[in-house]
Amino acid sequence: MGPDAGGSPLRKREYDEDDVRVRPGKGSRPRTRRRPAHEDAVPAFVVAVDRGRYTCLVGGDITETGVDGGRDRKRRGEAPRPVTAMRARELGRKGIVVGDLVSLVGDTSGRPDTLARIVRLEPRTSMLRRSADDTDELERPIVANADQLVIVTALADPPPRPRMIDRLLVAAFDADIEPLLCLTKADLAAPDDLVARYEPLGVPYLVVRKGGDLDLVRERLEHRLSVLVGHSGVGKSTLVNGLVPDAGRAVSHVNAVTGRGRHTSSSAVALELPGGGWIIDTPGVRSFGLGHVVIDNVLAAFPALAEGTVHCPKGCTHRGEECSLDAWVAEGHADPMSLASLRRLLASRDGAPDDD
Ligand SMILES: Nc1nc2c(ncn2[C@@H]2O[C@H](COP(=O)(O)OP(=O)(O)OP(=O)(O)O)[C@@H](O)[C@H]2O)c(=O)[nH]1
Ligand SMILES: [Zn+2]
Repeated sequence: MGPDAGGSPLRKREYDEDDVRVRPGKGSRPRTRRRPAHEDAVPAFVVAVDRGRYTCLVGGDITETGVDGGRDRKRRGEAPRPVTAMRARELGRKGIVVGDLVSLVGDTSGRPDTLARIVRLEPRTSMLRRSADDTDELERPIVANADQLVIVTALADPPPRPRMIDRLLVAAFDADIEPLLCLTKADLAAPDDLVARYEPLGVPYLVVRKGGDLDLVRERLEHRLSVLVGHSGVGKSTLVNGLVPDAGRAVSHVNAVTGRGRHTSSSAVALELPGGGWIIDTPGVRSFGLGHVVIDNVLAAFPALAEGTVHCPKGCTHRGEECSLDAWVAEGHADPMSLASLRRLLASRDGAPDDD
């Protein structure tokens, strides 16, 4: 834990561990080619990634004023321009994902058939990751800099998959991203069971239906960078289209640049909300491996319980006999329901990653 963690049990982690370092020349050997300083590099926001091509938005926006920059820009009547870029060699093997803030050099005009170069990756505030499966510790970054994970679940048709929701919550807590349950198709079933399941965890939720009022959703999304996940058929496209009236156009624009159609797209796409803020629409998730998850990170999201783990044996899974959390709860320091819920979340890592 870093010295900046203060009194908060919520661990602030470093996400730029593999940041680009300009290596000094070996020994005293003079370097034959000096790398330009890239003082003229322009900041950009990565909105789509496809086969080595990055669609970046350039122009007085998110890169200057954060996720809420859109409003200022709109007030000034400026539109950001999409620029296609490739990564510069100096970035090394570092992955760049949707949501990343980068710096571009070269042709940043955004004119057809031009290609800029990404020379810098800004430090990230968060990274949503998954692994291929629960035994695989190799994590795949999905989206950078998100501060909210919107778990879109239909109340019926298709029926909710609580274990998948649990797993997504674990991923959110691990990444220090706030979860939001968005329960769709409220015209088909009541949300009571799901709400009862997630209330002890303090997970906020919203209930929506097609054609219904989306104001509460907008309120939760405004001025933030939210990732939307949900499996096929839950009504995520319906929701996105309701929130971003020209979503179809924005996505097809991105796909015109990357050369992919909407339904073949296997990558996430960032869309700006009319009221400020961004949503990142991800393709339907079928599985969400949690092999990379650090239990302590998940626990950190529950301060009352995290505090009680000081008496746990080293490497405690917090699920066995030796765990001190039972005593902690018995002493009244935390709510038994939240401990049971936390244990259920931790247990969701057992079994196949695509189970219900
Ligand atoms: N009854 C009901 N049907 C809905 C609601 N929202 C969406 N649907 C329907 O559910 C189906 C799936 O909706 P989509 O928005 O395409 O779902 P999706 O999650 O984007 O699914 P994919 O396109 O497969 O990724 C469509 O037939 C929608 O019309 C709702 O609130 N109530
Ligand atoms: Zn324990």
